[in-house]
Amino acid sequence: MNKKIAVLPGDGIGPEVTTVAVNVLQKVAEKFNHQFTFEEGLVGACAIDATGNPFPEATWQLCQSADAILFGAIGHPKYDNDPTATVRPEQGLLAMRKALGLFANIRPVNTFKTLADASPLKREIVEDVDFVVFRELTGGSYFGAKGRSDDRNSAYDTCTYTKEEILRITKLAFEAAGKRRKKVTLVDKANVMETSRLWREVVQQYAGDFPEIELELMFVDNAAMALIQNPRRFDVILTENMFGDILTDEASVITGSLGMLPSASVGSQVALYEPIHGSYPQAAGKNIANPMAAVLSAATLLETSFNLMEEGKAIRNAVEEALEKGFVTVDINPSNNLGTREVGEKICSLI
Ligand SMILES: NC(=O)c1ccc[n+]([C@@H]2O[C@H](COP(=O)([O-])OP(=O)(O)OC[C@H]3O[C@@H](n4cnc5c(N)ncnc54)[C@H](O)[C@@H]3O)[C@@H](O)[C@H]2O)c1
Ligand SMILES: CC(C)[C@H](C(=O)O)[C@@H](O)C(=O)O
Ligand SMILES: [Mg+2]
Repeated sequence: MNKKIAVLPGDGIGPEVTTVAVNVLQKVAEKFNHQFTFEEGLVGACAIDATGNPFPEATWQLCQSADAILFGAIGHPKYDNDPTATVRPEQGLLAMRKALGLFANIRPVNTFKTLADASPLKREIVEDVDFVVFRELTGGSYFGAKGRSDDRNSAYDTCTYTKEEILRITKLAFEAAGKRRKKVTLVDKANVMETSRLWREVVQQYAGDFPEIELELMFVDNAAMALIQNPRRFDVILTENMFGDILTDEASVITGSLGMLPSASVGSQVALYEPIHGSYPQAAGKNIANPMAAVLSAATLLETSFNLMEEGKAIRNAVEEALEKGFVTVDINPSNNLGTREVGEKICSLI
């Protein structure tokens, strides 16, 4: 198979973890006789430094010409610590998601057997957890009108959703549930927010046509608790943009590290694969970041965009074996001295 993959390393640890993921994809290409070409583009703080624009035109062109996109992470403390900056790295990520129509961010959360003791939660809570979050990605307060009053003493972020935006991700979530344990939990704040009541209306109506799938309705505050109290109760979680962002960082604690969680951002055009973590600036250039979320995102890319199931499985098996053999970064085992690169090399050698 001949495919072009756009690689957007971004900022902080982004370049280190995407380098590992690309090496892993190259190893797969050799082993299974494929030709993957990789072309790099700028996004985030590095793109602002180079062009003044966090999502430059050249990156947009590159994304459109690619068969799939592998993204690292964006963000830099100089913007995080300056709330007055008007051009920001995160705008690049959001503009890219919007421009590519990536309305669903799919974030699987499952416990690796060997990592059941790596979580601060008790083994009996995290064992056999297996759920997937369908996070709406191009709507809600991230994209609604925002601004300041004329005297700049008040600010607003507007949360809006249309029925169509809710319905298209609902369809994906129900389709996934149909192939899993047949349960969808809609997480919202319908006791307070009008947008959440629209979500309930649309999702309940859609669920009427799928009696074999159980629909559970849960407020987000309760869900935040249930996620760490009894995470096995979840199969498919369907939720709006910001709730999905927050709950999945929380859910990463179940797996032992934020550095373990991959994701797929899909829509109508080319799909993008991204670890759920950020640019972890404290670790940038130190060779300590966990590359597994990026590597598992690469596996998801092969399976989802190229239908290369065996190849994806080869990567997943290599990650599992690396975990079993203790080839992990310090976030998983604080007494380990393997770095990002070394863990990457071990994973490659296991493919
Ligand atoms: N998708 C993205 O690009 C994305 C996601 C989240 C945050 N951000 C940006 O990243 C910057 C830093 O944000 P933050 O500190 O809140 O979140 P972060 O995800 O970068 O880091 C939070 C913590 O998670 C852990 N962590 C994250 N990735 C890890 C990895 N690969 N290996 C081991 N440990 C890891 C570290 O303990 C770290 O302190 C900000 O500028 C933020 O806007 C970007
Ligand atoms: C950096 C930020 C805009 C982004 C988000 O909130 O979507 C991040 O937290 C993520 O989870 O990808
Ligand atoms: Mg996030």
